[in-house]
Amino acid sequence: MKRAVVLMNLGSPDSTEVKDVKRYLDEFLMDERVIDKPWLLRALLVKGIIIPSRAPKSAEAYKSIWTDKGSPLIVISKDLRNALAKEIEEPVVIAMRYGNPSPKAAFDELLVKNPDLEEVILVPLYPHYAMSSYETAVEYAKEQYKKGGYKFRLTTIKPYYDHPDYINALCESIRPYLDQPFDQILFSYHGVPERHIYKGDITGKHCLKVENCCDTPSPAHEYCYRHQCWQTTKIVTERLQIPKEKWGFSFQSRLGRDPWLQPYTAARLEALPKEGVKRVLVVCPAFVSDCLETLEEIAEEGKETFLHAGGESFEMIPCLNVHPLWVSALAKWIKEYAQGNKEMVLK
Ligand SMILES: C=CC1=C(C)c2cc3[nH]c(cc4nc(cc5[nH]c(cc1n2)c(C)c5CCC(=O)O)C(CCC(=O)O)=C4C)c(C)c3C=C
Ligand SMILES: [Fe+2]
Ligand SMILES: [Fe+2]
Repeated sequence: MKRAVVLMNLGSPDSTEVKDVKRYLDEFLMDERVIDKPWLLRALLVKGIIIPSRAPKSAEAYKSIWTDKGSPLIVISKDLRNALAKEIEEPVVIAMRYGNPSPKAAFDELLVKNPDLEEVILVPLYPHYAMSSYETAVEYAKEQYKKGGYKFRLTTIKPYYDHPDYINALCESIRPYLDQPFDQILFSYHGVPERHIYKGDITGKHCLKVENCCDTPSPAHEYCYRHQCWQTTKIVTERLQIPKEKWGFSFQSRLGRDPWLQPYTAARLEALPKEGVKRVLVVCPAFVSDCLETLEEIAEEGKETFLHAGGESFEMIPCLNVHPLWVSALAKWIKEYAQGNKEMVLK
């Protein structure tokens, strides 16, 4: 069977110019799975309030991390494509949920060289399920697939937040940093509004309603971002034998005034030195590629917050990026699927 792989990430603006950042933020924040308000209210909020005030600040933030080759998230996604292409027989391309290249552009690029393509395996570069990340990426790819009337089959890799191969890569990417003296390793995940968690609860009565909801078995967990982040943290800390008092769990990147998942990373980085944590390591497992939210929000702003509050040393552990174990995990999933193992794909 003639197959190909699409690695799908979030996307970045085309440049750091305010007009490009505005266009990107407009596409991003007008997504009803990101800002889940009725269209008119969302448009008023996004176009009238958020974009005019945020775009110039975001453009400055992007400038501080931009590389000669472009946005780190795009550059790393391309590097990952190249590394994976060396490990598997199938052609590999990238696609982005917002900005370029779109899934349609990725499908068309594949068809130019592979007109007899029979199946595309979509790999969302998000380990955890969230309406505003994994779900919107997959639904958008499916929408473009249907609109395009493509003849090949589209198959999607499941969230892999607890998959042994992903966990192994994540653990080995963290392990070398644990050799140095540290007081705490903070697992900081991109936040989401609490409302998104309630919405995604298929039981309607579990998430954020039952005490210790994320440790209490429930069918809701298949779609619960908080549970999945918690599981990644628990499995990794157990495997790396990090004692309970030496790790923390928090959520970053809050936007707006609604309550988001807590504790907030910025608040923790501010409080930690007063709690005696002077040397901190931060790891951001919700992202597999370094991006604005890791390189600017954590490594620049977060570091400043922590040191200003009395912290002495701050180190951010890079995302998996093109870690050889991450590349080999992806390659293994594709090879196993081609051999008939359907475990890694959505039904
Ligand atoms: C309501 C707002 C947002 C939700 C919900 C949200 C969820 C979410 N986002 C990611 C991953 C990334 N987000 C990134 C940037 C970013 N995120 C938001 C808003 C929400 N995200 C904004 C407005 C931005 C743009 C930059 C800014 O102005 O702050 C990025 C980085 C992109 C880059 O180019 O580097 C990533 C990656 C996840 C995984 C997630 C839900 C779990
Ligand atoms: Fe985001
Ligand atoms: Fe939960």
